[in-house]
Amino acid sequence: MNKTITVLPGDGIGPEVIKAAQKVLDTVAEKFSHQFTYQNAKIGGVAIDEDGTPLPQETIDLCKKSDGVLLGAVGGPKWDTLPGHMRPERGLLGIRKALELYANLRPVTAHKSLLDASTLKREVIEGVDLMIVRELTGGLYFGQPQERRQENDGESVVDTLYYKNYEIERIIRQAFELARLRRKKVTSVDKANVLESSRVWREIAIAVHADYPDVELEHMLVDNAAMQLIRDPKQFDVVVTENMFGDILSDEASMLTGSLGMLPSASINGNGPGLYEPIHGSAPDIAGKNLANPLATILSVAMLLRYSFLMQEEADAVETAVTKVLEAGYRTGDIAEKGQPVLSTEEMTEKVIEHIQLAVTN
Ligand SMILES: NC(=O)c1ccc[n+]([C@@H]2O[C@H](COP(=O)([O-])OP(=O)(O)OC[C@H]3O[C@@H](n4cnc5c(N)ncnc54)[C@H](O)[C@@H]3O)[C@@H](O)[C@H]2O)c1
Ligand SMILES: CC(C)[C@H](C(=O)O)[C@@H](O)C(=O)O
Ligand SMILES: [Mg+2]
Repeated sequence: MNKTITVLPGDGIGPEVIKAAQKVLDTVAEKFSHQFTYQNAKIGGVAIDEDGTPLPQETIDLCKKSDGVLLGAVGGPKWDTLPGHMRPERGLLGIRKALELYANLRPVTAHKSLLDASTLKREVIEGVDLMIVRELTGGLYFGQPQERRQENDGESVVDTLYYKNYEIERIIRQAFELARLRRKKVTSVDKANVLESSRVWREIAIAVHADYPDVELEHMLVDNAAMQLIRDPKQFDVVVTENMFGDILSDEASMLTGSLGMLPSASINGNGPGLYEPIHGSAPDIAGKNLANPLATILSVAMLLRYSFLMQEEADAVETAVTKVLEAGYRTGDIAEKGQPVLSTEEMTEKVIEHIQLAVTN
């Protein structure tokens, strides 16, 4: 099959993990006789530096004209003092909005061979397999007004948690659809004891549940959910939640897998190109050193193959290669235990590629 992929390396470790992901895609193309055409575009800090904006129109146009988008990460200290609308992160929010990617899927899988890489007890994380469904184009991130104000009695500031009811309904529906393919349980996470938006979220969850009687629905307050994720993560199957709650809970959940560098994501809406990216950021502390764990981005490639290209066998090959590499004891610094040799980003990528090649040849 011929597919066009828009590649947005971004900043910091973004270009390093994207290089790894593209090598994996090249291997998949070769082994399964596909043709992947890449079109590179700018986003984030690099786009600010070169074009004066975190999201050039050309980038949006290229993304819209492709079959899938692969993104590294944006941001870094160089741009931290810019005003909000000029920051690299605005480019990321902008492309999610421009492509209407309201459903952000963040699978959290505890690999058997990484159980001791986590600071949590083995018996707590063994078998963890949950899916965070984060609403991605609304809520606190996008509600207006969002501004600093000069008022009679002093300065003030406002962010707004705003949803149209249909935006809540479609993300909850997405969660139920996914749960049907999994263990048939949805945990809807909100702050209904305080927020009006959460009370409506809960009402809509209950109403949508009527269409999915085969799926269990439970409601959980977000502070409790944060605690339960660490206390007993195996109670969760699909977790659906507001944009910012999902952002925070997914970084927390990454610790069940051993590292932030292990969590991939897919941002989709059922139409048009999806966007695939690791959940981590540009990691300025390790950028440019060939130290970053590329597996979150490589696993995002597997999600691209599975969700946007419907290439199940190819996606399985990538995921299996990652599992085998971990089983064989290969580690980047973030997942290495004491005494284990540490591989560079490039060496880890080569190991994954070797395993894909072996599996497909055999
Ligand atoms: N999707 C994105 O583009 C995205 C996501 C989160 C943060 N950011 C941006 O990234 C910048 C840095 O943010 P931060 O430091 O809070 O978060 P971060 O995710 O960049 O890093 C947090 C910690 O995790 C480590 N880490 C992250 N990814 C890793 C990997 N693949 N391998 C090994 N270690 C890894 C980092 O070294 C750091 O210690 C900020 O500008 C932020 O806005 C971007
Ligand atoms: C960089 C930032 C805007 C982004 C978010 O909050 O969505 C990141 O933290 C993520 O999780 O993808
Ligand atoms: Mg985040």
